[in-house]
Amino acid sequence: MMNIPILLTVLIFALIPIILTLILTRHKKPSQNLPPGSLGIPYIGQSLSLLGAMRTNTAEEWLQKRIEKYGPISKLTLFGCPTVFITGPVANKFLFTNGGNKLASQQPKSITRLLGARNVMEMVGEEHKRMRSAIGMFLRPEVLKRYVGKMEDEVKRHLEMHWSDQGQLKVMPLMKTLTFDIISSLLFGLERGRLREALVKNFNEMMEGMWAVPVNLPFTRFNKSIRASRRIRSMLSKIVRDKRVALDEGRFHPTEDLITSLLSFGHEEGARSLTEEEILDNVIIVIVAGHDTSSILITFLMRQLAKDPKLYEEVLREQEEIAKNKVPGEKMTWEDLAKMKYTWQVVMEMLRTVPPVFGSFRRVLKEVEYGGYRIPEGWQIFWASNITHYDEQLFSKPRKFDPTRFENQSEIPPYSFVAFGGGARICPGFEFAKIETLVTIHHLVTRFKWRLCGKDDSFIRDPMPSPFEGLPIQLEPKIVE
Ligand code: HEM
Repeated sequence: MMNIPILLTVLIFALIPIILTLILTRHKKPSQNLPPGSLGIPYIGQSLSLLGAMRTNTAEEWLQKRIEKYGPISKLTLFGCPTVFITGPVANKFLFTNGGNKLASQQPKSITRLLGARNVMEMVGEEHKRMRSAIGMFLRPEVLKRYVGKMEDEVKRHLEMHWSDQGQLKVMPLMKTLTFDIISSLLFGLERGRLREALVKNFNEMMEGMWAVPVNLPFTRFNKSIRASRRIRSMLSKIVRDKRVALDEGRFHPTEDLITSLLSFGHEEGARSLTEEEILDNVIIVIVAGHDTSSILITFLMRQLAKDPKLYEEVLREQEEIAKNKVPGEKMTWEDLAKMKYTWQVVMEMLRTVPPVFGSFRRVLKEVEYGGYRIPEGWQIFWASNITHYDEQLFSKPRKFDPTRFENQSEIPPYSFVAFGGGARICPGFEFAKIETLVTIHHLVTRFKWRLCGKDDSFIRDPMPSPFEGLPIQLEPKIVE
């Protein structure tokens, strides 16, 4: 019989290769075929550094440095999750068309808590398709074209109330009010009054805590947001109930507004009707996704038009031509918008140079492969529109503001202009945003001139672009003959 020390020695020698193999494969497997780059400190990784760059408006440079160091695919850790950053048209195509059941939209859990778990961004596959067709019922051009005049009424009323008698004003907060009012009037049939004001107040309160540290204790910003979200839900729930009754009694048409459209969904499409939770969550996501983005776009257009008098003159010339052909009081139409070709090119160039949505995340539901690397299940993928928009292979002299590059849109390579995303999750509010932007610019340039009067005309990302002090301007109303 072997004595104990010899037995132990034999055992250790026998176990060494097994232990070594285990250690090596444990360390090797996760990094096998993973993209280059470092994950940094677990959970935190590079989040603070990227957020810092956003706040100093140097996020493009931050990402460019990564690309120079690691190439167009690299791994890092952002907001608690191992992440792969990918960029360029091929990457965009992969991300936008690979949705199916492999990639899902990725919202931080705290945001889902505020916006609801049944909103379209949380859905994948068939569920996502169903919800997109429900939302698209109202947001399609055939329906929206009937509402150009209604949007114009909101714009005119807003300018009358908040702009006409002002010398100096801050553009950004006013634009937020305007786009909120347009959305509530068009999508929810909510006219001016106490209910709309209460909703705006609660929405602002909810949005303030959306990017706050998600600690739900009394008096934290996040807790205030949660309470505001509950109040919004209870107000919207009453609106939905009233509209259901009006629909049943035949007082409303299914395409009266977004809510009646969502309530009617399923009857003719042969799909399952939407639950009340689904209606509420999607009404909320549409307001959140739709009002900040458009207000930022119009604010930055005003900034650009103030900085470039020639651009302003050209836009004005086109808009005056349209105004000239109208009798006083005649409303704008879909056909008028189709004539605003140059103005639309300016809008597209604005979206290319300062896209309101810097980028976003996808959650990997099933391991995927991209560019020869594997991206494991549970990781996230980060894409950034800015980097593609400033690629000189795609847009020559990318720093130059040049609307003529959108003269012939078919010349722009696919997946290069991605301000509205792409594929199955492409922004469903594109036409809506187009109408409200063109109508607003029409009334702004034909009624006013303005100049920037802030100390600093640059901006930060918060995470959306936000000009210093809300973009103060000196307004000069024109004499209307
Ligand atoms: C200038 C204005 C706008 C810009 C730049 C913009 C941009 C975007 C982008 C980039 C996405 C895709 C995000 C991703 O793939 O992760 C998106 C999605 C979305 N947008 Fe917009 N948007 C704008 C206006 C609107 C408006 C006016 C509405 C509603 C009326 C709206 C509703 C939505 C919704 C519901 C989604 C989620 C779609 C889905 O997940 O299937 N957006 N938007």
